[in-house]
Amino acid sequence: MTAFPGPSGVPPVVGIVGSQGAFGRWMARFFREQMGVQVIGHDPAGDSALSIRELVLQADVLVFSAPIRHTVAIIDEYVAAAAGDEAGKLWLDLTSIKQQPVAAMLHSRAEVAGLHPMTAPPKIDTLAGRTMAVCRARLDRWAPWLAHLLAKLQADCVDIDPLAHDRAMALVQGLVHASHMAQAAVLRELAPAAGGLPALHALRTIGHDLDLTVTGRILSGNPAIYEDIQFGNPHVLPMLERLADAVALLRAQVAEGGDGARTVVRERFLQQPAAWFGNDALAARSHGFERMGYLQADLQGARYLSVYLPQDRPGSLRALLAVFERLGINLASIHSSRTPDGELHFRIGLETLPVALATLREAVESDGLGRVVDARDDAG
Ligand SMILES: NC(=O)C1=CN([C@@H]2O[C@H](COP(=O)(O)OP(=O)(O)OC[C@H]3O[C@@H](n4cnc5c(N)ncnc54)[C@H](O)[C@@H]3O)[C@@H](O)[C@H]2O)C=CC1
Ligand SMILES: O=C(O)C(=O)Cc1ccc(O)cc1
Repeated sequence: MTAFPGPSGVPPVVGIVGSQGAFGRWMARFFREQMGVQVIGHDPAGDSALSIRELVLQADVLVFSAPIRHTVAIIDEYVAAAAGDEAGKLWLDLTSIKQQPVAAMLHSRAEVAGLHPMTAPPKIDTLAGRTMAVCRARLDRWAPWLAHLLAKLQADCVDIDPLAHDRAMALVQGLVHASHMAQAAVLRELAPAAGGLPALHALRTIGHDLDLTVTGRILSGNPAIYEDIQFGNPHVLPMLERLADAVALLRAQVAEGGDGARTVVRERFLQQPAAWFGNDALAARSHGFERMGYLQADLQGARYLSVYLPQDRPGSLRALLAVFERLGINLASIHSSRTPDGELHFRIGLETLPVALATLREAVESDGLGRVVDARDDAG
């Protein structure tokens, strides 16, 4: 692979601050394997061969991928250690908050861009299909290399200034995380008396299932990220005040209980927001909700086969489906999906099974058409 040159005409060496962390490791692999560049790094958790000063001097591009809470202090430390020798280099960061880290990087003499991938490090090699905010704070000779990096990452990039980013993120992340963390705390208190999560799941609505999916994702992630976004984004506290006011108003009206209170709730929480969303957006969201319901039903179906297709070529899915046709098996659904390890497969929901699941499995695997990654017949 010929790596894309930096402003000096040769491919840059990339340094990662936080090289042992979740995104640091993903980026290191991305830079090596997708960009073909040399990667060095520093991380108190097991990557200390280079001192901060050595890293700053050896890296043409420095990427800060450190805990949100400590990022500004770490950048300040790097600015001090670089002592002006960072002039002509490019400094980037991946922090979920942009104003303070970008401002801190601008205290250096490097060219600066802030990045924020709107996703956990994915199981695939690029950010294809994900959004990424890009704050082009001070760019000149590195602009073409950055453009190449963004093209290689394949994210849907949104140019935005750091202030607007943080304002938006207080809603896109702060509000979503806060509401679901609150739901988690309430569920923990009240759900046991209602039979626990399994009893709630048995009575699930589409909305309960969607919310629990989000809550479960948050609770299984790195707690520091969710904590730091609440505490570190300056626009989160005013948002939380509005959220608390809204819940307090709802509670007060429900406690009051009269027709006037119902009118307040209907107007403030349903009619006025609905008018503000607008009919088109509401229709699209409502349809999206229904689609999620079909998806949930399909993915929760108790009889299915998940098949990985090793031959990534036109016609391989048709060949797989021919096996089902031959065995007289009706499909209830088919979705391309990924296993928890990130392996792409087709999840095929099945109606009645005229043959044993093992027979179907064998037929799929026998001619090397597909590899069964999961199969269940819990439908009785
Ligand atoms: N994980 C995620 O879902 C996402 C993370 N990000 C951003 O990526 C950045 C890194 O996040 P993660 O990798 O998830 O966190 P992480 O906690 O897995 O990794 C952070 C790494 O920084 C290291 N570190 C701590 N102090 C350091 C120092 N003084 N110098 C160098 N390294 C130091 C830690 O030892 C750790 O290995 C954060 O700014 C976060 O906001 C952005 C989008 C999504
Ligand atoms: O878990 C996921 O998929 C997330 O969406 C996590 C996440 C955490 C922090 C970010 O700044 C962006 C994304």
